[in-house]
Amino acid sequence: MSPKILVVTLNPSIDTQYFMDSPLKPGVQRVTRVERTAGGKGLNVARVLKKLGNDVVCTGFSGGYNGQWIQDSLMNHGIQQHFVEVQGDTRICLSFSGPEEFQPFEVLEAGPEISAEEQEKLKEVVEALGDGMTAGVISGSLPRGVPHTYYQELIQIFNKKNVPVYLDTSGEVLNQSLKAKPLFVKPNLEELELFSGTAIDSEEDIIDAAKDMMEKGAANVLVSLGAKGALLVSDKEVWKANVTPLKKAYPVGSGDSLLAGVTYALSNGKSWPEALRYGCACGVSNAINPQTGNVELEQVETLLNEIQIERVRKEVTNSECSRV
Ligand SMILES: Nc1ncnc2c1ncn2[C@@H]1O[C@H](COP(=O)(O)OP(=O)(O)OP(=O)(O)O)[C@@H](O)[C@H]1O
Ligand SMILES: O=P(O)(O)OC[C@@]1(O)O[C@H](CO)[C@@H](O)[C@@H]1O
Repeated sequence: MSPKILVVTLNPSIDTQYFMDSPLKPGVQRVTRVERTAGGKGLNVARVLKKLGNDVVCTGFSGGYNGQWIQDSLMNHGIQQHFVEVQGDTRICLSFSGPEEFQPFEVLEAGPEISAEEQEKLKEVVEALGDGMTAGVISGSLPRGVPHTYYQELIQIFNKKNVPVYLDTSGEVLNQSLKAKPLFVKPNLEELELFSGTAIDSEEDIIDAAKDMMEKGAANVLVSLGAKGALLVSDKEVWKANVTPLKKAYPVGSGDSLLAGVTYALSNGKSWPEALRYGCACGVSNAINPQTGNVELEQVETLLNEIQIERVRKEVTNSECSRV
């Protein structure tokens, strides 16, 4: 039976990507192309998981016309969904990309206010759908009104059902969520620095901060490093993935694609280093393609052969790493 994965996205968005001829500057500018996708981190994960062949169910809060647009889009991708309808309007997030020298940037709305009653309904949905799931993915920011401890409560619901949780969030929400001991946490470097409260300058620093995150409750930590690949820190081993840096990248959603690839691989019985390889292939494929949260399967297959995975032990120097 194929793995079944419940993806929780509390703060979905219509991701609107503007392609520009030149960097933004004051005054009127016109876009050359616009792409809209059902986003918010979890929905990118869900789309990639589905493309990789997993059975995926999405839940979260959905409101107004934007929420309906997202539900229609997921339906067109054949993704099952059980959203809690809310009073407020689901948000829109903008990203801008252009020529090579133009660094992409994003403008994110906070999301609607969610009432206590709506929050309770979502817990009931997770309670009801969690049974029989191979894994749960919880990803992204919280909309307004939702307490920092909310993910912690959702993880506890999954824990009671022995469903492993893959988590991607940051700041105080992450700190609180760690207390419920998720299986897997995926910070990027910026999020890891926020967690540790210091600048991170070396691989050793990354491993130390990830170990600290594990002491606070994460069973495994995957640190995504953009064009520098990713580091997977578990209690016994540390693995590093090296990717070929892209000259022109569309990185929005690459972290979500990485998380989808790892979740897919581990849910299908692959080893940690293979899961890391799979995740990075998905991250790079997303960064090659202009569409947010999209991978191309043939490209992923090719990339799997190009990504180098090496075992790193904290105690040893880099020259003592072993390749697999
Ligand atoms: N410029 C790039 N060149 C090659 N690979 C990339 C590039 N950017 C991202 N990747 C791949 O995607 C993975 C995730 O990227 P990144 O660390 O930027 O995630 P992120 O910051 O969580 O992104 P987001 O929050 O937008 O989803 C990397 O580990 C790498 O495999
Ligand atoms: O506000 P969040 O949920 O942290 O991030 C939202 C977001 O930037 O993340 C995705 C890229 O990872 C986009 O789909 C979306 O716009």
